[in-house]
Amino acid sequence: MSFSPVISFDNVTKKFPVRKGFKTQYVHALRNIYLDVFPKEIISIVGESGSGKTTLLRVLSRVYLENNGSIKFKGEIIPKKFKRNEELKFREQIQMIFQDPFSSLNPVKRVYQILKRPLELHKFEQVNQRIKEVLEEVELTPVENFINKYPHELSGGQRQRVVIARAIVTKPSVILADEPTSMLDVSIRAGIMKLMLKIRDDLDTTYIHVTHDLAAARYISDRIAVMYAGMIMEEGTADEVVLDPLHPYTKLLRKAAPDPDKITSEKLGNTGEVPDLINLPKGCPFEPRCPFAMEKCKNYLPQYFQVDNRKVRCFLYENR
Ligand SMILES: Nc1ncnc2c1ncn2[C@@H]1O[C@H](COP(=O)(O)OP(=O)(O)OP(=O)(O)O)[C@@H](O)[C@H]1O
Repeated sequence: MSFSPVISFDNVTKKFPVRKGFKTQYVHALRNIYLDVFPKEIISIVGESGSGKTTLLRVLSRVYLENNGSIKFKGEIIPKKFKRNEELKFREQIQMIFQDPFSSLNPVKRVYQILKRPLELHKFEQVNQRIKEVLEEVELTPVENFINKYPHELSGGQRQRVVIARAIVTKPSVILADEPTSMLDVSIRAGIMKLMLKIRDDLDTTYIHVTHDLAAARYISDRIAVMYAGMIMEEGTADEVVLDPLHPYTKLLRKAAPDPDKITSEKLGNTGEVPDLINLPKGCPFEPRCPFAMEKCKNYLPQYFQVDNRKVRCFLYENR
């Protein structure tokens, strides 16, 4: 693995204004995010609903703009406003795979047209050759059986393969995958995850993968970052985080996903109250639910503490 990150979040914060009567309040969706993602790495962002996972991908892909901090792509700060042509180049390099393969494909376009569009937009040559190659890469073969199909003529798993083909057709260096298997039948999830791994090996793609499924995250990733209330609470290799969680919140997630050896697990068990992202506590956002909470957790926000190669935002690790 190279030591220059391909993506680098530096103290990124994102808040959304919400009107409450005459008052404007803020939902603190991302708080002080520091995250480096290295070439060819698969990093999973894991957390419960509302922890900020999708917002993190959307800020990176410029659907939203951060309020503070900055994000670098290949060492350059991603501008808040792109110059002409800059945006096209950026979009060619960073592609998204969404949760729902049903709504993310245009129902009136055939597979051929769906794949041709990004190639035209990014001015690729030898379009037909590239479409054939990419369908082979996602294992929709023989290609002739799929190229003229409409999305409704395909199964859920085949549609997600078309979504993946569209994402990789312009040979991006980074793919942002937002719960790419959660809407698929359990029986076909493993096939899609294996395909993502094969694409990484064949095309040297870097992935940021968002999921609430710890078992899936362990199966697919090199590293895992655990999010809670808009913050990354723990970051380490996939095996370390899942098999030996350090942060009390990761321990809770691990308990709610009892079989980390499976490729995917069903929905998380109950992990208790979700935090209020408008009225943030002064200290650690997990303090009200934490069985190990100390007095100072109420009043101070923990910074990252290094434990071997891992980073943990928890005062339990302050003096290690
Ligand atoms: N456009 C928006 N306006 C206001 N609040 C928003 C907006 N987008 C997200 N939020 C809020 O920000 C917080 C984080 O949301 P986000 O969708 O990033 O979480 P998530 O971890 O991806 O959850 P899920 O797994 O349910 O998709 C939530 O409280 C959400 O309601």
